[in-house]
Order: sequence, then structure tokens, then C-alpha cells
Amino acid sequence: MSRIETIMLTAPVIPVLVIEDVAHAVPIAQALVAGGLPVLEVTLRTPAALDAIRAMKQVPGAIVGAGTVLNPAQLDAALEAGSEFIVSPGLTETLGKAAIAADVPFLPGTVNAGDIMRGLDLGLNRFKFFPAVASGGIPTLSALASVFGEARFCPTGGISFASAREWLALDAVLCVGGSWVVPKGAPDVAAIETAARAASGLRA
Ligand SMILES: O=C(O)C(=O)C[C@H](O)[C@H](O)COP(=O)(O)O
Repeated sequence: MSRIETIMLTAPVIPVLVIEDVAHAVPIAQALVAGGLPVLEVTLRTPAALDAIRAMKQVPGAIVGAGTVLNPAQLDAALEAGSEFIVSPGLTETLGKAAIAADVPFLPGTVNAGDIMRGLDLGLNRFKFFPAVASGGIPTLSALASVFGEARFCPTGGISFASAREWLALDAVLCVGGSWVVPKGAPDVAAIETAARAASGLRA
């Protein structure tokens, strides 16, 4: 099993995190790990993101990756901060080659057959499907999966606790991503742990 597949199968949900204040990083990571969601995607969309990755890596059990990685410069910054995996919203050949050269588990975004074919050409077959709901949802992913039998996906974008189970029931889906587990703002750690515990039971 590839390292990215191992990460995708660690928990049914990868929480997509937008950390505004690095002081929130450790309490959020601790609450998610305690609730059974140890795989954490910290989006590089805030100035605090790289320091948040560094801080969260100190939390026992946390597997911390960077999301919204758009280019090799951001890849380098994410790796320098200690990211254990990399997620991108789309797949460029430039970023794909850089991630492969860095030998880091990589989950690039795809949304259509051309994206997936570009990934397969690079030797990749584990993908994010983004934006999942806006791109046609389960019917679209099912149609793509029927053509690309070796590809497996982490649908992300528009997925909720209520809809996650339906996605996870697809053979081509190893996990889903979503921001619902951790609302923006100052963390309510008890609520995050409760939401994580519910999400961690979704694959059953
Ligand atoms: O930044 C990225 O790379 C993304 O993944 C975009 C969104 O943050 C996720 O798609 C989460 O979407 P929601 O769960 O619908 O909020």
C-alpha cells in the first residue's frame, strides 16, 4: 500500500483546517486526535498556516499535512514546516513532478478525466476530487471511477456529516475531506472532539 493510501485509510474524514491564529493549532489538533481524526489538513490560506503545522506536529498521534498547496515554492515551504503529506486543489505537471521528486505523500485535486489522466501519466492514482458537490457529486465521481479502475479518491468540497456516509459507501472513495468538523474562529474543543468522534465512526 502506498503511503498516501495508508494516510487516506487512517480515518474516514480528513478535517480541512483554516487556522487564523497559531494559538488555536494545538488545542484543535488535540481535540481532533482525541476524537479519532488524526489526519489533519492545514490549508496554506492563512499567514498562520506554516507555524500551525509546526505546532500541530508536536501533538502525539497527529499526522499533519498541508492543503491548498499550489506550486513548488509552497511545496518547499510546507515540507520545511514538517508536512507529512501534501494536498492540492488541482493538478499541474509542475507541482506533481516536484511532489514526486520530494518523495512526499501527495493528494492532488482532480475533477475530470483529463485531470486523472495527467495524474496517471505522472504515476499517481490517489486523488482528491474537488470541488466534489459542485462538480456533480456522486454521479460524476461514479462515472469517472468506472473508467479509471485503479484510481481512488478523497472527495472534498460541499460534503457534510449528513452526506459523508453516502460518499464513503463508494468503492472508489477511501476517505472524504471537509471543513465541518472545525468551524472557523476560536475553537470550542469539546464541540470539535464530539464532531470528530461522530465523523470517525462514519466508515462503519
Ligand atoms: O483549500 C483547499 O484546498 C480546499 O480543499 C478547499 C476547501 O476548503 C475544502 O474543499 C473544504 O470544503 P468544505 O468542506 O465544503 O468547506
